[in-house]
Amino acid sequence: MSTCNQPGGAGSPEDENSESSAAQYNQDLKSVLVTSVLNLEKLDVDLYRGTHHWVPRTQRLFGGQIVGQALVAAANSVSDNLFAHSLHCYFVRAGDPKVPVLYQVDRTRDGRSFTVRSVKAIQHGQPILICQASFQIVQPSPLQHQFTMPVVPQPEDLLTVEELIHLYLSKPDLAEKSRQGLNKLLANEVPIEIKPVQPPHFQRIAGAEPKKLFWVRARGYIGEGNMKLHCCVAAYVSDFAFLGTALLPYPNFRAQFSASLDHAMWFHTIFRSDEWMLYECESPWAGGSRGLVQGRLWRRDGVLAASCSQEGVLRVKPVAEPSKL
Ligand SMILES: CC(C)(COP(=O)(O)OP(=O)(O)OC[C@H]1O[C@@H](n2cnc3c(N)ncnc32)[C@H](O)[C@@H]1OP(=O)(O)O)[C@@H](O)C(=O)NCCC(=O)NCCSC(=O)CCCC(=O)O
Repeated sequence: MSTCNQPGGAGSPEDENSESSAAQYNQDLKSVLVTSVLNLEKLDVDLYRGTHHWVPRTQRLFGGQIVGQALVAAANSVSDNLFAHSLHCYFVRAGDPKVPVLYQVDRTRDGRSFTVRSVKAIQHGQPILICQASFQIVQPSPLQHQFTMPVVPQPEDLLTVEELIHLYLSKPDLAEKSRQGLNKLLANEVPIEIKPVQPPHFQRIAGAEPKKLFWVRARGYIGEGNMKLHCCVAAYVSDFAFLGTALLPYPNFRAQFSASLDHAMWFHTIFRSDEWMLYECESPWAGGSRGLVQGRLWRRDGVLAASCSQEGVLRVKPVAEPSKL
């Protein structure tokens, strides 16, 4: 652990070391997360409708999308001088990709420093997610410490998941089944860019520690200045590939049924979700058909931006041995 010269929290002046130069982005390519996914339609006071962009192969709604949209709805009901510092959610039913999701906000409490909102995400008249989010005005503190960011290669020296897949696809001895699987992955239109620190073995053969590190950012341009929005995007991003960390030690099993049960997040300081952040994920425990994962989102200048925790149901079955005949 190290003490660090953290900025004064959400809302403090933009970070000087940030990649904020708009020249790095094509500003025409606005992130679809902002133009579509997190752009909720207001139906009435504290009532919103959200639509879907990317739906996972499981054909249940992506948890990060529901959490991100719930946080947008909550944030819309608080004043501009309040910033999300934490959220706690339960996924109580699978989200149906065929219909939109309604978000109903309850203004639980407006305090002097802290304000709490409860959001229910509803489909077919029933909750699919319950979420509590807490907001705070900017308050300085002499207490400032954080862990130290792991030392890893910079994103410029690493390949994206898509580039890695193309590399694997170019291997002449690739089995047809693997080729099909990789092509399916390529067809995914995930609005997030990922650069794994240790390139994944798309066909895992050995068990690994339940830890992974990858650089991640929203695809497209968002721009600086809207910290509320960056928190909502980070909520979306933070659920991606998170629970899979708990499966890393078990190459001989594959998930038959996996879904996140809950998701919690703490936002520590300002950051930009359209700039590379290091996602450090680890799973300290699995048992009882569940797995616990914890994550830290680091700004590339080493500042801890957010922390996450999630428990998921993990029902696995042994990978079929190749026939010896
Ligand atoms: C978690 C559950 C399923 C719990 O509901 P439940 O009625 O208690 O369901 P369940 O009994 O656990 O059944 C679920 C499923 O597990 C099966 N099952 C049940 N018991 C066993 C067993 N002993 N052996 C083997 N299988 C078992 C059941 O038959 C169910 O399977 P089925 O759905 O029928 O195919 C529900 O609350 C729910 O669906 N919540 C929403 C979860 C969710 O949608 N989370 C967000 C999406 S997941 C995500 O986004 C992860 C990230 C994806 C990524 O990284 O790519």
